[in-house]
Amino acid sequence: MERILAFEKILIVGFGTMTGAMVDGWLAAGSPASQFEVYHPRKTEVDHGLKVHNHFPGTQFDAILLGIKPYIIDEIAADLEPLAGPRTVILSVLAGVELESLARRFPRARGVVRFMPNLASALGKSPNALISRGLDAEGCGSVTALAEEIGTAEWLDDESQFDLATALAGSGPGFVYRFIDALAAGAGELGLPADQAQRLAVAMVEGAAALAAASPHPPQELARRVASPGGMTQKGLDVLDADGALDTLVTRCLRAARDRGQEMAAEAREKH
Ligand SMILES: NC(=O)C1=CN([C@@H]2O[C@H](COP(=O)(O)OP(=O)(O)OC[C@H]3O[C@@H](n4cnc5c(N)ncnc54)[C@H](O)[C@@H]3O)[C@@H](O)[C@H]2O)C=CC1
Ligand SMILES: O=C(O)[C@@H]1CCC=N1
Repeated sequence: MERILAFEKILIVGFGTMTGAMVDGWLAAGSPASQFEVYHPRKTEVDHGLKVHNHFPGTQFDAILLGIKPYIIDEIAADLEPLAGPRTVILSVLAGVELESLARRFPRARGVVRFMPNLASALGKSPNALISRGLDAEGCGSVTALAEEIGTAEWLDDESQFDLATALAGSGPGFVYRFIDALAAGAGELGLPADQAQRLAVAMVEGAAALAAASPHPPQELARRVASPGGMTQKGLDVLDADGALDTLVTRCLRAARDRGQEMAAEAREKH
């Protein structure tokens, strides 16, 4: 059966680490490479042999996916605007660039969407935070379908929560990788060979996350099941829990990331 595409033609402006992972995921889910074209002022070739434009093309696209660094949005916005007419949805993965900032730069677009994925898009396992302005129900349905091809779609009700959702789900892999590193480094320091400690730590987190995702029990209950009374795990948990050490640290980490998003939002607001 022919595959129905959520958006038939998507122009990617800023084809880098993040949007590259999204395209890996979409292609793995069965989207044709011809669905995606890339604008870059200098590059002539990109991964998967996607068509590259060195100038903004004259044709209209169903969606434009913005994947540049947030601080260069105004290097491209004015020249890109003529492509963002009433049939084109703006999808932005830019951290800390609000709907208002997008709508002001692309006022004629069919709608603007903040689409916050993470690098697990490549494996179809990205939790995607979404929020839109001005987009009709059919358009929102298409965005949901696009998100679900690379993971899950989580529409937020209130944009004031978006930076926090970004800290949790977009930045989150970075925090988890630090935790894996800390586990491996700690085990290395206590006596395991470094490479073996890293292999064990990565495989353990992969299995533990898969189990948490598949289990009907919440993580707290799963932790309880691992910790035999009077056993080893409880001794370790006692260290993490003493004075709320882990909770305090993680809340501070999320707050710092969220607050940076708010600063970036103010920068994008002021520029335009
Ligand atoms: N890396 C991540 O895990 C995540 C990143 N994001 C967002 O993704 C965006 C991009 O981040 P990364 O992919 O990490 O950065 P990146 O540096 O890998 O990608 C940016 C791309 O933009 C291209 N570029 C630069 N100037 C350009 C121009 N004038 N026109 C077209 N393309 C241009 C660069 O060649 C590069 O390939 C950021 O806005 C970030 O907030 C969002 C969620 C997660
Ligand atoms: O670090 C950043 O600003 C982006 C947002 C989420 C992941 N990377």
